[in-house]
Amino acid sequence: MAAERPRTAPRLRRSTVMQSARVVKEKSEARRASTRASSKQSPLRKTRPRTANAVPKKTIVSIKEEVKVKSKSPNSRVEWGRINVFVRGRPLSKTELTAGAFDSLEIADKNTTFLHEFCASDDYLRMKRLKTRQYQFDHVFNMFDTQRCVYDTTTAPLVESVLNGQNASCFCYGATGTGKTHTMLGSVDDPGIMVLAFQNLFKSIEEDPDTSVTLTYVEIYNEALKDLLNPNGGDLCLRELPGKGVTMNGVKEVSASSAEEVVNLLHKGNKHRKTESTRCNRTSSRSHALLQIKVVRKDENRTLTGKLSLVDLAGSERTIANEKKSSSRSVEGANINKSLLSLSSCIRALVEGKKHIPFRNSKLTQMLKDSLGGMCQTAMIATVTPSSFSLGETANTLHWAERAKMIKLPGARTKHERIIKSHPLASAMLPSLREDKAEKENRAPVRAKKLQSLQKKHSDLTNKLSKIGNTRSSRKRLESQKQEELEKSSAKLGLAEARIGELEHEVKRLKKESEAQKSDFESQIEALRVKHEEELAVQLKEKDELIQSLLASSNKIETLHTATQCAAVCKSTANQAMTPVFKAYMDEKMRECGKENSSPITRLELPMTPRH
Ligand SMILES: Nc1ncnc2c1ncn2[C@@H]1O[C@H](COP(=O)(O)OP(=O)(O)OP(=O)(O)O)[C@@H](O)[C@H]1O
Repeated sequence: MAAERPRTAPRLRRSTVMQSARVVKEKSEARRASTRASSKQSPLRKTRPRTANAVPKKTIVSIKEEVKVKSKSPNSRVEWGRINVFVRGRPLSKTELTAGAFDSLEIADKNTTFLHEFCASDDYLRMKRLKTRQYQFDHVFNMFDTQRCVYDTTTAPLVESVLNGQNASCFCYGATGTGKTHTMLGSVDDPGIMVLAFQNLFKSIEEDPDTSVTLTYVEIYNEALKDLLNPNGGDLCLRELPGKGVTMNGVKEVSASSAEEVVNLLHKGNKHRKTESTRCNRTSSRSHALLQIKVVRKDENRTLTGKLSLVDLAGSERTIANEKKSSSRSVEGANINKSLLSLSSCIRALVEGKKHIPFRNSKLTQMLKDSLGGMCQTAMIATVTPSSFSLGETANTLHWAERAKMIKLPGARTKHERIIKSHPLASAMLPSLREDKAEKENRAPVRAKKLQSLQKKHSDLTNKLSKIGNTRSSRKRLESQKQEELEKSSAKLGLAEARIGELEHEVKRLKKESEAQKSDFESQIEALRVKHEEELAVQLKEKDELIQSLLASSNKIETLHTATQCAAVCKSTANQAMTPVFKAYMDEKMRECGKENSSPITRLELPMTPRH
């Protein structure tokens, strides 16, 4: 099909775009000029002070002190009821600051806020009538509260309820440029409730593959319902089905599996959303946007279906005299204001407990029917600017927000109720009983959730206690075992010490004995040594004597030998007659020798035997 298009088409389209862009530019310039002119002529501007010094601070301070005393429950925690109303004040914008606006919003505590009136220092008549209004809400956020803080307080409990199969809704209400889209959608760097809710949701069902998440994203523009995820799909129609509530016919339900996927879808849808530059906001939403998230979850044998509706309403804009507007802008503004007006009427009717609630007056109230009048937990965030120039709008927003807090459940009258109505006392008690019942019913899911979490905590604590008990008993057992071992080892130690004492004693005794023995041995050795030396001396003496005697004997033998030789010489040479004399002489000499030394000499065999 695309190939069959004429080649001139792109040129034509570009020229058309250029032309329309030029027209838009001219229109916006004209609008800016007219706004500038009208703001200069505005009587409001003339009466407003330009600087803080122009306002007598004394007047304001005294009023603040007077009303502060009335503050009821400071810093109380958010207790969830049927409709919880929150207020978020944004910081003063650059435009407001340069125009000389004051911060007229004072947040006294987490529940209380004051709205102070200002006037010029020379406006003496008004100065006397300056008012400070006090408002009480479930929670008031200041300009420093982060998106995460706002989400955690307002929507996180709703996400939990949706996961438990309940319906919940959160919507932002306020004048244009007060931060509804900032709170609901935010930016890429600072995501708002819609994105944070998805992140939270997907984190909660991370480990639950059976849970399915589908979403629809629609806008109500000029009382026509459009699908932002299917922009070419035409207008949608609303149907009210028994048991199902208000449904959108032909809406595209997209299933999502991750927060990133949803962010992409939201950005895609927002591109088709109607926005325009207004006096108070450069990118003002000219339509109400509704994001519905359906969560189907399996819990044991039940299938739980919960629905979370997140609504970013278009901002109401005050029409300023002499402000020129294109016819389309006027229609747009009128439709926005009409739908917001019908929202106010519904809130009023619900607060007053009227039988008929005009939900059908606008598409917006039809869509919010469940959130405001059905069995649905709702958070309403009223966004306001602290600018003293927008005092009227801020007061209006805070007034309706405070009224919404008083909404009660409208109940269809049953047969029993009709009987009760006929009894005066019962009928007198009925409203308060109904209120009580409604409150209890509203709190039931939160209480059930609390109970669940308390039961879980209880079981966790019991487990922990039993574990602690187990560890205590095992520790006791171990301690007693150790004690026993210690006692045993100390007994062993005593025995060992006694044995050591005995052994030491024995060692001492043995030492003494050995020393005595040693001294004994030493004395014996000494005695032996002395004896041995004596014996040795005797032996030496004997040997010396023997040597002496031997020497003497050898001398005698020598003498005898000499004598023998002499005798032989005598015999041979001359005197044969002398031989018997000589023999006798020799014998005598022999005898003498035998007397002097008997033993060795007797053994001696004298070689000198006479040869004759
Ligand atoms: N809490 C805040 N902190 C900082 N800036 C904020 C805050 N709230 C809003 N703003 C800024 O104020 C401007 C207007 O905000 P936003 O577009 O959200 O207003 P709006 O109420 O949605 O207006 P409209 O109804 O016209 O769409 C934006 O530039 C936004 O960044």
